[in-house]
Amino acid sequence: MEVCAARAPGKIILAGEHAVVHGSAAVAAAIDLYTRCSLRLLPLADDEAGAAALELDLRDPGLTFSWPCARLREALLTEEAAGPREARPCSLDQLASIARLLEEHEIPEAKIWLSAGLSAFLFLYTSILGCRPGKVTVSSDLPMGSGLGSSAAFCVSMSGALLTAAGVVAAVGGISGEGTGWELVGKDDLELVNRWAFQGEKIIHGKPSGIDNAVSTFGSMIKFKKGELTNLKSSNPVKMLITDTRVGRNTKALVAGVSERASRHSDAMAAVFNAVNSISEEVSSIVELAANDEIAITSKEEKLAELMEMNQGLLQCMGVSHSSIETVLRTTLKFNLVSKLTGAGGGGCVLTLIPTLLSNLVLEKVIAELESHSFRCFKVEVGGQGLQVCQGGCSCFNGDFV
Ligand SMILES: Nc1ncnc2c1ncn2[C@@H]1O[C@H](COP(=O)(O)OP(=O)(O)OP(=O)(O)O)[C@@H](O)[C@H]1O
Ligand SMILES: C[C@@](O)(CCO)CC(=O)[O-]
Ligand SMILES: [Mg+2]
Repeated sequence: MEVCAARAPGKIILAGEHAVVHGSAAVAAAIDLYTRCSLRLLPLADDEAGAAALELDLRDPGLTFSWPCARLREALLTEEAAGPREARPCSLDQLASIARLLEEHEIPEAKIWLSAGLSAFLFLYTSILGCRPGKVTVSSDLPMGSGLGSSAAFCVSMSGALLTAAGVVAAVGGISGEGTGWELVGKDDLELVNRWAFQGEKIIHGKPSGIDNAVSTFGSMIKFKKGELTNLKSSNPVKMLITDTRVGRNTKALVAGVSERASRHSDAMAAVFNAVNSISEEVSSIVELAANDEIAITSKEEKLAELMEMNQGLLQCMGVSHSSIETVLRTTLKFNLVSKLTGAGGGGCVLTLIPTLLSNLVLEKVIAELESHSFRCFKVEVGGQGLQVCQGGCSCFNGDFV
């Protein structure tokens, strides 16, 4: 039985969400919260006997799904599969067949938002591996639908595991110091994973810019504009506190709402997107500035804070703020800290810039006050690794995740 696993990080967007969908630059960074996906390919003999199935175990919502391979073949493999080496979009016919397959499962009404992820899963699995029997398990540190790129981390880790199982993506070496067995992937393989993950994101988001899957695949801190990615080298890592307002929202609907506003007020919104572009360009130059002394670091942080504040104002213009986000802004401002929403907004997560000189005592007070509103705070490392994989027999996977 072949076993492999992949993990992909979530992300924060420092500047430029939404405007990036309309061609502006944006700046994003990977965070050390991961989605892990493991895959066990089951013997083909079961398939010949007609007993084979594709199973999916989603640990976080605590749901499992199973599709007989014969049923998948009948419903989905009408088109000639082009193989895993070339990422291709999900056709409207394929999407409709996937929707019919999902209707055969009773997804609880309270978890109906999962159908987008399930559709992306069925598309990626059957496109990359065909209708082979297998068992896929997914677990995540990321809150789902909160702006930290859970959909992208899901599609990237899934594509990474499936392409590794298909034998077209391979590990190139260990990650020093971690000792967990996760290994890095070469540049060309990452490009392929990213292209497949983007096709999965399109099913979940409708019209993604591609920034979330790119930063989850390649890691680090990046500037992203019209599909072009620039790696940003930062000598002083930016420290951010993330607050999850726990207000659920859906990126697809928020992105569509901004596009509708842009078609109603095209000149005004073009000016907003243009202003965001300038902010992102400035943020990317500031994070790359080498700062060697306390004064230089403080002035760098002040500039970053001002740009974040300006970006938040423009996100309000786009109509994607929310009363819960405004509560986080007011709470952190009491401590002279600047915050902005991150990801699609409408609830979800908010970033607060943590200046290097802020004492732990004050930080703990900020967190306590935010948590008194029933928000949840995360302290994260910013700008780490992207996709990592683990091939059969490693310590990352032994029926469960480490
Ligand atoms: N671990 C997971 N298991 C199953 N489905 C998932 C998982 N993570 C994400 N999804 C799918 O992605 C959807 C959330 O995607 P959405 O783009 O709305 O939010 P996000 O990616 O967390 O935030 P943002 O796009 O603003 O960064 C979920 O509703 C679900 O369909
Ligand atoms: C809102 C958005 O800009 C970022 C979501 O993390 C959507 C996208 O770029 O695909
Ligand atoms: Mg998303």
